[in-house]
Formats: sequence, structure tokens, C-alpha cells
Amino acid sequence: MHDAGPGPTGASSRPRRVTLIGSTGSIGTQGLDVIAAAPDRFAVAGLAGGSNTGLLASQAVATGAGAVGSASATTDELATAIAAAARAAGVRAPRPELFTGPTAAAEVAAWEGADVVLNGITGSIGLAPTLAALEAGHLLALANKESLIVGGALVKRAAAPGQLVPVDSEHSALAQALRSGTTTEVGRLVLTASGGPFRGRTRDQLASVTPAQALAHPTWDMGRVITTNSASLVNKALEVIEAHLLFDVDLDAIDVVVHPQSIVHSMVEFTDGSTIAQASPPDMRLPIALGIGWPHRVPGAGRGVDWTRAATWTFEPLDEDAFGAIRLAKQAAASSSTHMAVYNAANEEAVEAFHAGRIGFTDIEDTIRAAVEDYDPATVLAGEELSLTALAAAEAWARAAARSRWMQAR
Ligand SMILES: NC(=O)C1=CN([C@@H]2O[C@H](COP(=O)(O)OP(=O)(O)OC[C@H]3O[C@@H](n4cnc5c(N)ncnc54)[C@H](OP(=O)(O)O)[C@@H]3O)[C@@H](O)[C@H]2O)C=CC1
Ligand SMILES: CC(=O)[C@@H](O)[C@H](O)COP(=O)(O)O
Ligand SMILES: [Mn+2]
Repeated sequence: MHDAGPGPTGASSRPRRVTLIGSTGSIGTQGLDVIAAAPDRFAVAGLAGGSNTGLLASQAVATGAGAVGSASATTDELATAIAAAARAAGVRAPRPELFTGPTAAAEVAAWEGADVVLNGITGSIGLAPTLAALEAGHLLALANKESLIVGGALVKRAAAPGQLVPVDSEHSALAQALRSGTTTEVGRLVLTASGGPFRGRTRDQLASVTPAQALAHPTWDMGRVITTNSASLVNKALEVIEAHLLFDVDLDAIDVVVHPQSIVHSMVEFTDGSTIAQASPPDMRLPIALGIGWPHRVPGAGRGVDWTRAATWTFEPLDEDAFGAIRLAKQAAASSSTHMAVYNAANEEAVEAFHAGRIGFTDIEDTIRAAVEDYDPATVLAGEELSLTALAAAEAWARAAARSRWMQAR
């Protein structure tokens, strides 16, 4: 079993040191909130961000992080931004170790001053930091689902037992439910889906929805890509594969049910017909705190359900004629070890194209379907086994295949 370092129980000799990859995003900033609220349990080790250098620099000053990485700034720009943030805060500028460029996030993830890495990058670019954190022996609190889904067996092989803890709300719920039962007693996993902003629409009605409508998630405030993926149900499709990889449950024993209130975050049905569900108001700070504090709960991380008020929780089947992303992902995952990299890369390209006004909403799913159906690993990979090289080739093929659809349409 992986040694997570000091337990953040308040009674340990020092707080657990946390590196945040994607510290400027939705998961990253909520991770910083959790850490700031529990200074006896957690301290910031490292920070890595993308293009928001000003916020990254302010975070570096506020937290005293020992390592700071930026994908977009030069070392001089990052140092200057940190000095400016310190001046603005009226404090002495800290002198963290700086990392810049495309490998910065992975270098910060591997940085030795951490016990735990919270990976909150968006997209398959999260794979390198995921592998770097695991190889460095850190506990990995994983929000960046794409790295597990794309990396598949590569990520699983790199993780020692207990080293990878899910932060995604559904998988945190499943991990919590599974603490009460042995895996041989699991009948099936049931992931809840909010249904997104377009719940109840037909496929024809989906064709004309706008990016602004897709970004109006009914229950969660998240980054642009995952919010769009929730609207298309691609997020739930990725999560089915994520659950399959995390918990070694067959794909045909993983179901999705639409639960618009997002209070039951998922459930495990055991072989005797008993179901254990995890419920809490929608707030990512709870699964983030549990992820970085694993296996300990952090008191006050989230608020509980208010049982004194009348409330209705509803569950309904998913309309798979309108939303085909989950069926398509199950097919892709069963096809080859690199098909999900193709699925994800085609989706990443299509989401960007949708927000750029190049394609319509239903073209997202059509783009993924075409890529998954046309992809032939024997041709694209020329016999290469699952490896970072093979994944890069599969992704490059998928991105080119996706783009060619809207280039041709011009
Ligand atoms: N938000 C949520 O509630 C949930 C999110 N997740 C998952 O967590 C991940 C993050 O989602 P979310 O926080 O919403 O996304 P955001 O878009 O809000 O944040 C993404 C973060 O990644 C950073 N980033 C982008 N490129 C790089 C790079 N090359 N190197 C380092 N950092 C980079 C961004 O930096 P910058 O802004 O500076 O460019 C930003 O900090 C996704 O995989 C998502 O699916 C899962 C469950 C819930
Ligand atoms: C908070 C979280 O974990 C998200 O992945 C959330 O599940 C998105 O909501 P959907 O159920 O609409 O995909
Ligand atoms: Mn989720």
C-alpha cells in the first residue's frame, strides 16, 4: 500500500504538503481554498498553471510555494510577475524554484517537496504530470480524468496500490461506498449524471444550441471544457471509462442514471441487492479535501444535506438517442487500448471548434464517432504497443481527422 506521507489528521507532526497542477483553474482554486481552511493539515508545496500568470504569481506569494511552473511565461516573466504580486501585497518577494515551458507542469508534479499532487489540469496534457507524480512516489489526487482515460494501462501500471485517489465527484462517491464492502461483492456501479443544460431535448433540438447555452450548467460551476462535456454527456462517457479503470468493474456492469439535483454523486449496488450511495450538496471542496487528505476526512470541507427541509431527489433514464456519447465510449474502450485517446482528442478538438463557432453542438458527437470508427491502430501505430509514443501518434491522428472535417466544410 502506498505511503501517503503524514496523515492530515491535525495530530501529525507536520501538515501534508500539496502540489497543485492547474492551480489557477476551478479545481486548483478550490484546492487552495481547502488548504487555506485547514492549515494544521495541509500546506502548499508547488503550483503550476497555464496562461493566467498574474493569478499564478499572486498564488505563489500568498502560499509561499517552493516550486512554481508556468506553461506560457518565460522564467523572467514569471519572476517579474511574482515580484510585482509581492509588491502589490506589500510583502517580500518569495524565491521559489521556477519551471517554465511545456514540461513545467510535469516538473512541478515531480518536485520532491510534496507529499500529494492534486492534478487539476484540463485535457490529455495532464498525462505527463500524472505519470510524473506517480513516478516521483507522491500520492495523486486525480481530478484530471483525461490522463487516466487516455493513459489507461500505462497510468495503472505506474500507480502503486492506493497511490491514485479519485477527486471526480462520482468516483470519490464510489471510492467512499467501496470502503464498506469487498470488491467481490460489487454487483454494479451506477454513476449519476445531472443531464446538463439540455436534458429533455431531442437530437434535432440539440443541433441549434449555442456555446453560451452549453456553458450554463444547472448545478456545477466548472471550467469550459468539462462544462461543455457535461452538456454533450461526453463527461459522463469519460467517467464510465474512468470508473472501469479505477475500480476494475466490467463496462457492462457500469450504468448511468440522470439525477438533475446532483446530490447523490453515485452508488454501488452490491450482489445482495443492497445499494450504498454517497450524498452531499454539489461542492467540489468535499472530494478535493478527501482526495488530498486520503484516507482521512477533513471536517468542515463541505456542508451536509439539510434534512430539516422537504426536498425531492429524482432519477430518470438517460435518452441515448439524443445523447450517444456513452454508448460510443463503451464501444471505443472495448476496441483497443488507444481508442479512448482518439475519442478524447477528437472531443477536445471538437469542443474548441464549437466554441470558435466552426461547428454545431451535435457535430461534437459526430466528430468523435467518425474518428473512433475510422481509426485503425494497425495502420496508425504500425505495430507499436501501448506507450507514450503510440498515444501521441493516436492523438495526432485523431486531431487531424477531426480538423479535416471542418476544413473540408469551408
Ligand atoms: N471543475 C470541476 O468542478 C471538476 C473538474 N474535473 C476535472 O478537473 C480538471 C480541471 O477542470 P477545471 O478546473 O474545471 O478546468 P479549468 O479550465 O478551470 O482549469 C484548468 C487549469 O489547467 C491549467 N492549464 C492549462 N494548460 C496548462 C499547462 N500546459 N500546464 C499547466 N497548467 C495548465 C489552467 O491554467 P490557466 O487558467 O492559467 O491557463 C487552469 O489552471 C479537468 O480534467 C476536469 O474534467 C473533474 C470534476 C469536477
Ligand atoms: C463535479 C463533477 O464531478 C463533474 O464531473 C460533474 O459530474 C459534471 O456534471 P454532469 O453530471 O452534468 O456531467
Ligand atoms: Mn464528475
